[in-house]
Amino acid sequence: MAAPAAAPPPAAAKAANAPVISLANFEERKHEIAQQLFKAASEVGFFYITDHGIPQEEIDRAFATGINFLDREKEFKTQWPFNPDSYLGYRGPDELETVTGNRLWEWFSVGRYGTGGYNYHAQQFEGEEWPQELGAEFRQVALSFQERTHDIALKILRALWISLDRDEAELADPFDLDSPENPSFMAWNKYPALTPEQIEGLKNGKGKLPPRLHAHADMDVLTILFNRVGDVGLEIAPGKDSENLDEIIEDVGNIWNHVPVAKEWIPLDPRPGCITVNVGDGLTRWTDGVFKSTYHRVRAPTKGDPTGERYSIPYFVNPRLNYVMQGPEKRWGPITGFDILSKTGNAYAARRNSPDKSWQEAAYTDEIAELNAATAEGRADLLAKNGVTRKQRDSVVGNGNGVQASAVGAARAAPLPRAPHAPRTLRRSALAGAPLRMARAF
Ligand SMILES: O=C(O)CCC(=O)C(=O)O
Ligand SMILES: [Fe+2]
Repeated sequence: MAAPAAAPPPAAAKAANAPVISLANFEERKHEIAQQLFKAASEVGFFYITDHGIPQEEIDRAFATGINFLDREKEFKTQWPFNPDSYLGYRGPDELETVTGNRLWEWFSVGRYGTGGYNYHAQQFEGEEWPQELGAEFRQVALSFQERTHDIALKILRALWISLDRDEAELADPFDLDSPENPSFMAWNKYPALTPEQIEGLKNGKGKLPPRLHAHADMDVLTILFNRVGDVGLEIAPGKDSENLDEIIEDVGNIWNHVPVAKEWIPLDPRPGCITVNVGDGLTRWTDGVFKSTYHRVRAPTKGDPTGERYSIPYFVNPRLNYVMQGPEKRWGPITGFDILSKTGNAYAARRNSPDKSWQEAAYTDEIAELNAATAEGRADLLAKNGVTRKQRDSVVGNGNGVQASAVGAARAAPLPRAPHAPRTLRRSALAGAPLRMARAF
């Protein structure tokens, strides 16, 4: 008879092990920084950066600027609707709820060209669209903050390249901030304050809320994330330590189709003076899997947590649209900056054929079942209202294989609603030969 399985260690016993890495005196210290970053990016996929050079007032101004947009009424915000090929624009809870049942999150993103749509036939952005109503300051702050953050990203990428014995000079072209093909962009996430009923539910232990931002992996190359001290909730699920994937992945077929949930989530709270940085799927591909794109989520507040709004600013770094990325070992096929980002690019197909699923799979587990039970009814109603059956969604998103882009595909094929974050299938039995669920969700 088989011995009973050993009880897993309690989540609290695990430390995220995300190191704090200083960028001070970068040019002199870059080889030392490279070593530290290599370890963090290959083992955890998340790390904190300090001595990054952006004064706190600038970060505060960037938050205030986005909040000034996101706290306005829906009719104002929806003038800049989300474009799934550029990933720019506003996404609100009405739209997100249709697909995920989640009303606890909204988002607005801008690139170097405002929220301008991207025309993938012409391979160019379609002009500038900034919310002029917010004044010139909005545009100026968004541009200067992106510039500052881009500098940090480039330093990190250069050091990571050094750590791989790759030529750091190789990065200047793909990450040229001023290139008309530069698709890197910043976003503001807003997680609304809890309602009085939700607060009451927390107090009496009866209200179970879904995550504010469900489990996902970013599909970009690198994400530089600004969070405010005290704003708890970000959690990561590094998967490489799991030994028995069969036991931690459950077939929970559900209409999020694919949002995985890990058994163990490790908090990654903001640290004073630090930025949180994570590897995206693009970098995993580009390094033949050396650097790990790790699942993360923003959990709902629990008893004792702040219940007000939570905001964050991710800056998603991608190479220019026509730049072709491939790892030296060619483990995955080549993809362009555009592919990585867009629903019409090739990354979706490339990911489907990926040979390696282990890293991401290991981050999956079964908590989604609870979530389903909590909201299944509401979601089913909404889907029915939109004339969407699960089968339809699957056929559009390619069996939920993953990339956020595929979710967005569902969004675009009218009358299907837009999906927010990368969908994926958890059907364990189908995993052999199944796509790598490198899927972002930004
Ligand atoms: O708000 C956070 O802390 C995380 C945001 C995030 O993961 C994302 O926007 O991709
Ligand atoms: Fe993320």
